[in-house]
Amino acid sequence: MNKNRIASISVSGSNAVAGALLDTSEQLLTLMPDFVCQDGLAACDAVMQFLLMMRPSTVVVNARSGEKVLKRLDEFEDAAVHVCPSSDFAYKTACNRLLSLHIDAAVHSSASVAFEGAHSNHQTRMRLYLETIASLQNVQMVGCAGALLSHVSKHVLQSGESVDDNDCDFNVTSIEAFHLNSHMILNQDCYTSLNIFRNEKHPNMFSSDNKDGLSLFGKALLHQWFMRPSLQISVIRARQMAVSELMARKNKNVVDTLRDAVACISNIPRICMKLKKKLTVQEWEALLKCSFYCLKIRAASDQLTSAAAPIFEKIREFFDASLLKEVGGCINTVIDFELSSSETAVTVKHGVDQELDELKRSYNGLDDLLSRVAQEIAQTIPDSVSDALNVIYFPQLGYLITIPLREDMNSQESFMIPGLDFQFCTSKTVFYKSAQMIELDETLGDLHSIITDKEIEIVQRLQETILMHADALIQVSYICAELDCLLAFADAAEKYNFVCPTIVPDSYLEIVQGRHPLYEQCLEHFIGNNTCMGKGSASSGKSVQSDDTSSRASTAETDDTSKDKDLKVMLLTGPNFSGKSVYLKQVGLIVFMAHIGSFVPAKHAIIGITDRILTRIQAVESDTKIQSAFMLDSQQMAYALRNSTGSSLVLIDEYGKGTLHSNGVGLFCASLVEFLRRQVDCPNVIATTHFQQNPFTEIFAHNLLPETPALQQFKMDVFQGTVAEEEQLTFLYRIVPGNAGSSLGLYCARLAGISDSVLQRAKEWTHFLNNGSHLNKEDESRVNVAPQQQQQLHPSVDAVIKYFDSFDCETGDIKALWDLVRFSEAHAV
Ligand SMILES: Nc1ncnc2c1ncn2[C@@H]1O[C@H](COP(=O)(O)OP(=O)(O)OP(=O)(O)O)[C@@H](O)[C@H]1O
Repeated sequence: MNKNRIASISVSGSNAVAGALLDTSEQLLTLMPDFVCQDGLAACDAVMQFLLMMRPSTVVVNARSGEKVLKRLDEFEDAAVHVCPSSDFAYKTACNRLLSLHIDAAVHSSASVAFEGAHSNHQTRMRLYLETIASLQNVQMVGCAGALLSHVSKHVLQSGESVDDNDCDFNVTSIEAFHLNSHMILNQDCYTSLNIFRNEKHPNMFSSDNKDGLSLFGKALLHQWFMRPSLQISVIRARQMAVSELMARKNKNVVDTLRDAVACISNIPRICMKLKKKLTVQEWEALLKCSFYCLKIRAASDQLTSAAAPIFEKIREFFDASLLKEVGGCINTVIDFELSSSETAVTVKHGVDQELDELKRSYNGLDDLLSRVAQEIAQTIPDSVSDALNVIYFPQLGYLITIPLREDMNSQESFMIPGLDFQFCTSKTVFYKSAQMIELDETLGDLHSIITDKEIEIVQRLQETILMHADALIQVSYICAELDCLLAFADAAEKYNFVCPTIVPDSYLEIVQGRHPLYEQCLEHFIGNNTCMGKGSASSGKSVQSDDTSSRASTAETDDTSKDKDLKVMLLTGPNFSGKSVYLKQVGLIVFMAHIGSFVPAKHAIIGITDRILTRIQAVESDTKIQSAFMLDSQQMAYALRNSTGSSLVLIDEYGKGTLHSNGVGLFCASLVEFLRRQVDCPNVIATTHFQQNPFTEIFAHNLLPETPALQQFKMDVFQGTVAEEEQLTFLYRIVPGNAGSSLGLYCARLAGISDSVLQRAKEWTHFLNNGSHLNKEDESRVNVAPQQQQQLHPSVDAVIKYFDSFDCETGDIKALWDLVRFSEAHAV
């Protein structure tokens, strides 16, 4: 979480949510207009989603937001939560606070310019400006903004704390609107289980450990894109166009130049915020580099004459060459970077100011001058004190004559030297003034301070000049950050052979030869798989074709099933280790990647706009969440059931295990039926399970799931054979219609290193449990147990009779007797 970000939220009634966020380092206020939760999205889920996307370090919440929300926030570990009285959110005061902000853009906005001439005061201009961003009729939103501004000024500024690392004053220079329903909703569990973020700051989708290649600022924007996948086709399309153009072979040289240039651009908005104060040498250097490299970007983009992506249009429009040259020229003329780095302070170049040059010349010759003066004075005083005489300068005290303290200097008279006025003495030195010293004070004064003041004045003038262009520089650097992200997408697409997905408005998914972007990097051969589901699959008339020769046998079957209309729930079975989870995650990742504007790992993909990805994949372990794994699984499932819509994607990996088998089966099937029951509002669901493999609880045998084209069974294909009487399995990692007969758990356990003796015994018991009958001779002969244990396992007829004979009905262990009866029955003893 970013410590410079403070959010405020308010929930009214049961489902109206609004919020605001202040980023003090970017001086940006984000407003989330009043939002009525629909499609099962609970207010507290919307609040959590807003916080996940905004990543604040402090949250101010309206005390009237309802118990559920407050409780949820109470458990929120990532930010400090302040519950504030609803009076802090009062509309009128909040509105006044908002209208009192001084935003430059408000003064120059076309709305206020149009209003010019009439009675235009600051508040009127702000009102007009705000109306173009988010209507002030959003009562809750305005309340949130007011409470937020009041909190920041009260708690942060009054405590004397700096609100950010950069020592910037609390200020707002721009305002933007944020609409929750313009972005795909993914909760933290989903980000974790799909491995989108390994940790908070590490987008590891494109690289397992190499985080860089992106500028710092670009990285921040990429993080934002990852946190806010778009639901707007135009936004996604614009990014895709740019990626295509950046990948074009003919543009390679230009793209290399662009890549090198954006990597040299720092966080310019942060530096521009400091222009009213004082910049360090490094910050001046960053501004100079920005102007230089932006000129290079502009020149390189001009060579991409056919590039039509909006990013290149923006570069052509906003990278004003004359402005960039002026900025770079001013900085380069005034600041002496070489001297500045050795002096640790900003130093002005020679030739900028004549007076300063003169002062510096005098200052540089000062040592010589003072030693000459010292020699002259030495000739006018007794030899006994003239030897070690010196002249030095003390700030505030001016020029002074010094002589070392002698042992015989023990009375007032002993300090007296003709022609010199005693001033003070330290343990080693005695200080005097003389007429020459006073003359030096008057003619030279404090040269160093005069030079410093002069330099500060010149640099200040430079800052003011650059400040006039700050808005343009900030805009240019935002475009650079965007270009940086798009270059990263293009790099990944080229390196990993991703394709551009077609984005369509309906909830349709067609992925041909989809791959998992991370697994395919770790495995020598990754087998691609197809997905075809959702509304529109039948109408599009497209069948999923697989080019992979190894899966040709299954292609015909896959084609058949993909032609089935309106597949919404895909039930996937398969042995352990056959690739079910990888498939599930790969579909989730491909859909996610498509929504951030990235290309996707597949041969071809059509991705419908997906409003939410909801996962029940793995219990996300947390040291602080004291809940059972099954409880966490169920919470994820409940969230998916509650929040999914007809345009959502739900990924369920083995829900129901970890509790009583029959309960698990019941819960799993009932959840799928609940999705199906919604008909047109049924989300696209992919669910993996082992359940139907047990004949006692077989889902389909008991008609637990309805027969409908909306639900179909698929399995992970496995080649089963025997080599030298040993069962041999080959995982083919491809999806085919049907359902897997067995989990082949024992085989997988053997692969995992479980010993033969344990496996043999497990096999016997599995057989016993599945059939409810005695073991056959062949199985028995394979049981590799010690004779003594075998005796316990298979008691002889004699032993059974003896036990019954000697059983004492009053004191005997009835349960042990009952077990023996059942066991004898099963083994026909
Ligand atoms: N498409 C694929 N191509 C190649 N190898 C794959 C593919 N999918 C999975 N694998 C390999 O199989 C391993 C197991 O995959 P996965 O975890 O998805 O199996 P699973 O069926 O979910 O197992 P379980 O049921 O035991 O959880 C992966 O770690 C990977 O090495």
